[in-house]
Amino acid sequence: MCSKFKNCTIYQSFQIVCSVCVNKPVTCKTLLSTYFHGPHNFSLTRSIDRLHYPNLNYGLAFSIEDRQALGIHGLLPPRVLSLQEQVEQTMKQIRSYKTDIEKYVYIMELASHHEKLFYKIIKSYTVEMLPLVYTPTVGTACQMFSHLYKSYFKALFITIYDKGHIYEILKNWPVQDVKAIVVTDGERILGIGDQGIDGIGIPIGKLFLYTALAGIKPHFCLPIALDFGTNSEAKLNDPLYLGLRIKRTEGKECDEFWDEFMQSVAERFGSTCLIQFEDIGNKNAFKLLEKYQNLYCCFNDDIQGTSAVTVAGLLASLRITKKKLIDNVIVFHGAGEANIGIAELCVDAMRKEGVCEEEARSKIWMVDSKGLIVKNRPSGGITIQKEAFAHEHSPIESLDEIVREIKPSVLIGASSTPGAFSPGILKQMTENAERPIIFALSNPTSRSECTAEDAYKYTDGKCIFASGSPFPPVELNGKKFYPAQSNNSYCFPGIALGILCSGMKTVDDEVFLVVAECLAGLADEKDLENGSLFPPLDRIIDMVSVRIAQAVMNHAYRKGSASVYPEPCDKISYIKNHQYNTEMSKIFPIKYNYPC
Ligand SMILES: O=C([O-])CC(=O)C(=O)O
Ligand SMILES: [Mg+2]
Repeated sequence: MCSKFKNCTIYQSFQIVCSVCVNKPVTCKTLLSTYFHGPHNFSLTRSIDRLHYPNLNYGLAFSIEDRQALGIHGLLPPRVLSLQEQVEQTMKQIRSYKTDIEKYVYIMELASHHEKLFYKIIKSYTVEMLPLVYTPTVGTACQMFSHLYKSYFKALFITIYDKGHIYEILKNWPVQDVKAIVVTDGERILGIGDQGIDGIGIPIGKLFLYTALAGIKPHFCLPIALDFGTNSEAKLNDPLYLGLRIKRTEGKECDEFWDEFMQSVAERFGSTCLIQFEDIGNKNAFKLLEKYQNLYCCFNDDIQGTSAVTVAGLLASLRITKKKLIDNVIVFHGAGEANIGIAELCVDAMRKEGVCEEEARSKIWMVDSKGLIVKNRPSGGITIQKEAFAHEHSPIESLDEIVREIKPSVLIGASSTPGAFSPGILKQMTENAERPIIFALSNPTSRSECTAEDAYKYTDGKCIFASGSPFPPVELNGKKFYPAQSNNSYCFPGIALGILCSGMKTVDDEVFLVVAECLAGLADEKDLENGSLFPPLDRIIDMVSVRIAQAVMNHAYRKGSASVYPEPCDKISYIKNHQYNTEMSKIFPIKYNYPC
């Protein structure tokens, strides 16, 4: 197709003639590019496409006049329903399903044929819809993905056998202007382990939130599963599993594959195409981040996104306890990506309060499956990341004893061990601090270290609580508590929006402290009083993501990592002008006023 396609004349709603290669027939490739999202770069639209392509379809909202002008009159029932009316009608249908997974399947199908309605529903019913398109339901969806699979799940799958051809496969994705990729190797999906390519539900869900919570245009987004095989016996033995039924490829071959993938993305979509690493196994997650952070535009959501939201939660808690972070002792239960990332960002936040790194680290203790991480631990198993928090102390195995002995005022769980915060531990926390901070971050809900109800109950309503997956409000002694949801979804959409709007070339660690500080300031006094450390979910799109994006942009221009110039002077307006709009645009906007 002619690269100067922009110089075109549109004759009728379905005809396009390029002024450079006049009358050249439209190629298959052009038609192919409309397959997933419909045409974006030009008006190659046949009337019937208005019903077929998810980004052009307004369903029953086409007016009678539009239907006639487009030649689709009669193809829809006669009633015209505005998008808002369709939202209400669709919500009734969603609510009529009994199980969340049935709702999920219905919603995914909706997303594949009526994009505006899908996003408008999430925008209008964020609190109800997020647990369905995201955690916890997406966890169940990943466990069942191969069994649920339908061709309307749009994503790219690249296997280890495609090594040497990754660029060609990226070229097969029919949309040209991809600006953000969420990629997983499926090895550590939420807290439910290796799901192989079935983990693709996570990149799909995360990118839905890019649009739903930050207004990043859907066609900029590309979900990818890399198939290295899987070590899940259940998947390997499942005849319906749709990924490669081989054990995970590791070592040099895997490293080379990742190198090729990163280079190919930059070549295909440009060096500012953002790559969000998601739910990658511990070993590779740290390695990839270290290797690529200064070379490509990328970040790891589980290490860095989770750290930003959790440190924001801690900083917001300090607004309640009126203390500094350094005045606290923090015990982390679980020493994987999430907790290591949070711990490192806590060190940065404490240093900003004016102490040296050594003093900051001395306030942080880590616990893994073998117990307290101490120097020269006889049971061993201390990686470089854990070593940075290993202190001189005698080894202790049980969390009960650790909480009694170390006396943390903050207890953070990201260990995927449900029930790890026992009633005894929760009670002990009230001995350690007047207002103990207890974050049970493991996802989905079934993996949470304790429930919100138990946290409030066993601390007599004294704790400041947050969880990774949502819990309903809790009533205790006549008071209602609204548990905070400390999930990276509060910040990764806004971070991505800021990165895209400034065209960041690389994403440095400081970004995440900037984001944490920004988010910590967004909850108002009433939110804090209710127990919630963050603004309500339904304020994410209009307020939280835009403010986070602004903070990221300011940082990018200060650091010289932005590539969009000139720097926009009014960043909020700039950001808003680039956001996806869930309202209908006029179909025939041009009116000729001259006399016939
Ligand atoms: O997806 C979520 O809910 C949060 C997250 O990144 C994880 O648990 O891996
Ligand atoms: Mg994750």
